Amino acid sequence: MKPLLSIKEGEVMVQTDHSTKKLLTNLELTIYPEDFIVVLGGNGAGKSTLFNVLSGNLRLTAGDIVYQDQSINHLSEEKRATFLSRVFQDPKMGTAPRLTVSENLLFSKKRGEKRRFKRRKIKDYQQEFYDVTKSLGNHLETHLDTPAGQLSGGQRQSLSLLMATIRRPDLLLLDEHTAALDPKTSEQLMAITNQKIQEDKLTCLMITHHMEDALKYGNRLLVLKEGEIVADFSEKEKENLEKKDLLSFFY
Ligand SMILES: Nc1ncnc2c1ncn2[C@@H]1O[C@H](COP(=O)(O)OP(=O)(O)OP(=O)(O)O)[C@@H](O)[C@H]1O
Repeated sequence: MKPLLSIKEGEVMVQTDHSTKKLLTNLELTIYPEDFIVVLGGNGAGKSTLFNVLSGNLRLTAGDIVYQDQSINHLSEEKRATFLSRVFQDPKMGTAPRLTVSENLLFSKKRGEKRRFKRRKIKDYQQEFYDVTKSLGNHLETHLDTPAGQLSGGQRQSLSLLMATIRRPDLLLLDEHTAALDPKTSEQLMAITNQKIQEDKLTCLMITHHMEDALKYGNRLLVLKEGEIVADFSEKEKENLEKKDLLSFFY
């Protein structure tokens, strides 16, 4: 199968006050269409840095990043946002608090639309927004006119997920998107997320500290340690993994 995106001999060095620091090193990663890759690693292992490199927030200082056969290392974050979207840990990051659920969805729907086309209004999307929120199963469809700032954390994160996927991205990055939620809500959002990924056949990388989720979800599992990918388990290898195998990477 043809890769969607790959990082070759990637390295990220930053200049600190007195020295240079390697944040990522020997980075070799090939992502195939419809991969759902769980990313594990201790605090400071480089997981968010990897997402920053993919999203264009941070440039590789050596190596290359190739998307659909073209180098994109020089491509701005804004340009990459046309094919890539990211959901953060903080429910406040992905949504505008004063805009209603429908207005937030409309904003994401129209992002990247060509201005020469007649712009459609919320009422044109009413049924679509109702259907897409109802499909989540957490009653978000009853809050279409509610400002996002008034939603519960779980509903707000599910809205962030919808906003990130409403214009189907080629690559979805989930940066500990359930971490700020209580265990039950986190479990519900994880199930919703998995459903969305399977139904829409999305390609996704997901950072988590939940070992159970890392074992349960995804077809690949990456482990980062001190800025390096130290394991890349395939679906078959993942089936035989247990929690204790994963914990051993943290000690
Ligand atoms: N722009 C930067 N300049 C200097 N150091 C940085 C920069 N970005 C990240 N770091 C450092 O790089 C290391 C990796 O950080 P990163 O946020 O990627 O870790 P992480 O695996 O996501 O950790 P966590 O699980 O705690 O979120 C940390 O030591 C961090 O302080």
